[in-house]
Amino acid sequence: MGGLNATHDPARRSWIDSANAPGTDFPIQNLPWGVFSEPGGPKRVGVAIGAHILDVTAAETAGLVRASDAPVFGGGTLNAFMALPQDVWSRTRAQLADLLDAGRGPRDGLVLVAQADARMHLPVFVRGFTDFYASKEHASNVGAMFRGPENALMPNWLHIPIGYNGRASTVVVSGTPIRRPLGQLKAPADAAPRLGPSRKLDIELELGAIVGTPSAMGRPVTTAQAYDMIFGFVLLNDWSARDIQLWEYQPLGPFQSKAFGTSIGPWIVTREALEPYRAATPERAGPLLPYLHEATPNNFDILLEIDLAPAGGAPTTISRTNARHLYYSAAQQLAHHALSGCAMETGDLLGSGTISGPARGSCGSLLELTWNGRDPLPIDGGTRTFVEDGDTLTLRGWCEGAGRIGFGACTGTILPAPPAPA
Ligand SMILES: O=C(O)/C=C/C(=O)CC(=O)CC(=O)O
Ligand SMILES: [Ca+2]
Ligand SMILES: [Mg+2]
Repeated sequence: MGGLNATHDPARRSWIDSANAPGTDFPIQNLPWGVFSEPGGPKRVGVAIGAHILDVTAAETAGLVRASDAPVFGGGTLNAFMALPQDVWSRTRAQLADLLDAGRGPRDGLVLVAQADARMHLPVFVRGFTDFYASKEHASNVGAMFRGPENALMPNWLHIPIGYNGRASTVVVSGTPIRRPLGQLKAPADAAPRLGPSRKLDIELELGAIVGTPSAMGRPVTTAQAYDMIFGFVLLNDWSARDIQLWEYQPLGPFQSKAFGTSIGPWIVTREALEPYRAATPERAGPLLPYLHEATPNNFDILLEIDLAPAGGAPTTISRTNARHLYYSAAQQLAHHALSGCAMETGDLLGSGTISGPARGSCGSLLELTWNGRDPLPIDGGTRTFVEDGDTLTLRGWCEGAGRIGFGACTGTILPAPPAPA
């Protein structure tokens, strides 16, 4: 796979009018994958098209789409499909584009559901979750705040795509409320830690790469192979409790501060749909070891935004940034992940790391946007340093060029902390 084909043709239109509306996230060139249900009904696999979802599970049953000899869209997740070779992903995408092409029209067995009537579910069974730290601006900002300006960037950072193993168990789909975490809190001046709800609850704007093709234990992969293993990308919010993090993170890294919830968008935008928007990683500050070299631009030009809305209030856009700022591409992260012989599985989720650009308004966390609470942000009816109970955070992402390829929205509302265990 790779290169442009008929599914990318910017002039192509669909017989579904809302897919041709300017500004839609879901034109016929996108066709992102998700899992949805209607009230009382089972989970089905679908692709977004304009304001609708094409029911791919029904299309497979009706014989309109065929990915494999055996059905793969009946299990309520995309894992079985993602485990098929990448030329099958591509061929199936082409079949769907043909069904939705303006030259066609409704037919028996083709089921469309209005997105407004559907409930979205996790699109994949998340096998493992690894979170990286790939924005140089973010790593420098956090380093300056946590360890002082003289230690802004750790010496390994320019050589290794730094990451940690996160929790798959608490990866949830957009719209799922998140409970404020309890944790051990100890500010540097405090004599002893205490137990309490986090008071510095933060967000992290990231992209999640979803592994389709697995790699075997003991078998490293090249960056080119790693690129081909990626099925697609989702928006990802790595909710983070900064006060818990500051006390717990040395020497093994974040643990409870990032284990209580990670929100992902409902739509997996395929790597193939993003092909016209490939972008180079930023200029290297120093040489990388050869296993991290890339012969092709493996970043993507994706515009990203964060909105914050207080309970009952209007949203304010608090950040605008771009995924092309990432110093390490998802392919480099995946190649590094497999280097030791770590097996990568279908359904593994790799967070890019917080995406921050060079300007304050292009940072991907409140920690940076408010400089650890020093500079509150104006929002509807007040100001914010960190996230308050009842706040709703929404991430958005899209590519702009001859057309538009969007990710939809990734939202989450914060609920009050649970009572402390006695
Ligand atoms: O520098 C540190 O001590 C920790 C940084 C993080 O917050 C880890 C993380 O989630 C990485 C990221 O999203 O970029
Ligand atoms: Ca993170
Ligand atoms: Mg998290």
